[in-house]
Amino acid sequence: MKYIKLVELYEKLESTTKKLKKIDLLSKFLSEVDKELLPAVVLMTLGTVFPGWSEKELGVGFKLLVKAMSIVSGISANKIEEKIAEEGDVGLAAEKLFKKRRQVTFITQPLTVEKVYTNLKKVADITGEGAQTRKINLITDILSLAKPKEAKYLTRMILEELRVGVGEGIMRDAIAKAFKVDPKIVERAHMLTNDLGLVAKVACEKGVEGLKQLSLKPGRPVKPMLAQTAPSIKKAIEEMGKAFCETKYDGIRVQIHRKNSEIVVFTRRLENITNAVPDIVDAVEKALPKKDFIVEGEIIGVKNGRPIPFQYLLHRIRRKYEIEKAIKEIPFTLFLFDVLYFENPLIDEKFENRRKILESITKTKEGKVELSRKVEVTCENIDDAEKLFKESIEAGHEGIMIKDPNAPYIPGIRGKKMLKYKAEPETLDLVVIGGDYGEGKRAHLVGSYLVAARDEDTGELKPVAHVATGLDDDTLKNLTERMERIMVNKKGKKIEVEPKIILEVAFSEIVKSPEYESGYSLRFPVVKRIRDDLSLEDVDTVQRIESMYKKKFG
Ligand SMILES: Nc1ncnc2c1ncn2[C@@H]1O[C@H](COP(=O)(O)OP(=O)(O)OP(=O)(O)O)[C@@H](O)[C@H]1O
Repeated sequence: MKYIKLVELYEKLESTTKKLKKIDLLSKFLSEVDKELLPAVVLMTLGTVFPGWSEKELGVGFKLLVKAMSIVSGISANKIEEKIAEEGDVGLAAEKLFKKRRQVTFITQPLTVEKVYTNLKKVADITGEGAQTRKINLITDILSLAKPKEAKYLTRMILEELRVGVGEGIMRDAIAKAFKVDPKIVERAHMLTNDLGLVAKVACEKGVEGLKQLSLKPGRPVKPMLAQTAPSIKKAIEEMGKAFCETKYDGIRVQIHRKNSEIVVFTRRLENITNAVPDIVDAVEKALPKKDFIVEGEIIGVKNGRPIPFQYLLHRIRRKYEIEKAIKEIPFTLFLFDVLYFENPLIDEKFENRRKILESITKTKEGKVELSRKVEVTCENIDDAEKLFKESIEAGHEGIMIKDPNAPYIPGIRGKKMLKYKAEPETLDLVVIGGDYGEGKRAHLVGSYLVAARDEDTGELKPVAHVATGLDDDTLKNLTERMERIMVNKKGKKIEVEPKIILEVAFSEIVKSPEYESGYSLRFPVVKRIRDDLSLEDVDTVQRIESMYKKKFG
């Protein structure tokens, strides 16, 4: 299929902000695509070439792309950077520059979707010596076949920012409409497989029955079930009737899979961290049966009997060398709290049964693998939940979880079946999309971050606030370096970056604000911590901010 056909769709998608119109356009297109090409078309329209469960990234920075554009267009890298700054968007700049390029008359072959898909997938696999050159070769290979309009989207796609306003929600609805299946079934298949390309193909080939058969597979990570905030412990338990309350540990959420003899550890953003935690792998090997399973838990670090701050945990996880030394310095304990698969999928079992199974298969060992501390509560003994909360906080943990014992495991959904209650006020997880360099001595550091929330409907990122406090100098320096690596634009002191760094932001209140595209802003925002354990989909939504605002002001 010619890439220009997909580009024509992108143009139409970009020209409307209406969700229903986008779903119409997309569903019509999907229903006409050859089924073998569906995965490529679906993923590329989401701005990627990898399914959600994959941890692969293209790893092509701004500079590398500019270099490739320069080779193909014959225009100097400086001029290209200037043009990008002027247009404020790499795609628009590429389109204009490609209109002028000298070689344009030599294009003989049309660029195809297959070629773009294959080349970009190859780009991600390149590592080691000469990686940059080989990446550039693959990119120039496709970019040189691109007409101006194609270059617009191709360059954006390479920076993983397609900007056509299609998020996973719209894509799911479009798949449902194109192949006439219930959106709920599409959603479930997506949550279980984490691969909308596969879901589209199965919906097309096998319809509802095929989608229903898609299930969990050890080895393929699944989106975790998320929690809403409880208004109060009492209210939450009264509403649930009966609840399992557990200590909320402040660590790294992990999903541990065993397939045959291999144990793999994923974070909640489905990143494979097995190599960083050999101690956990070893402990799990001893604590659980040698059968296929998927269990979930929280890893915390303990020093002198107290949990250590989250930041140190991430630091240990990211270490590539001297892992054994780090294990001695920061010993990890795993608190298991759920089982999703044990010889068979268990997500449709009620939580009460899953917990029983978890208890029956786990040989706990203090300080290594334990089960989350749990009390069973009804309206008669709410005190026990309050007591658990108090003791958890005193022991240095975050609060408690309040879970419905009758609920199935609902992947990827932040629902009412699992609640959290913390000692500290609510925060927002927001993604950095830009920043400003400081003044004087700090002129070389990005000191203020423009953070954005996600629009649930369109997947677009909408600015919410500038955050300028909460980080020490070392962290500022480190963040500045990271931002410079993912920079997509620079104008004076202002830079724009790819949406990759997520910050947890505390604030005094949410206010309405015409100044920010989200329509809201935060008073006295402070960075609480960097959330490298989260991915773009975990970023808080404008809709959540709106509902938090309304809760307060009605
Ligand atoms: N016993 C437990 N049961 C379930 N989750 C737990 C437990 N202890 C700690 N957690 C952690 O609490 C999180 C639940 O809150 P939520 O789903 O909202 O994630 P989050 O956005 O990371 O929230 P937070 O920032 O409050 O940790 C889980 O993701 C998990 O990491």
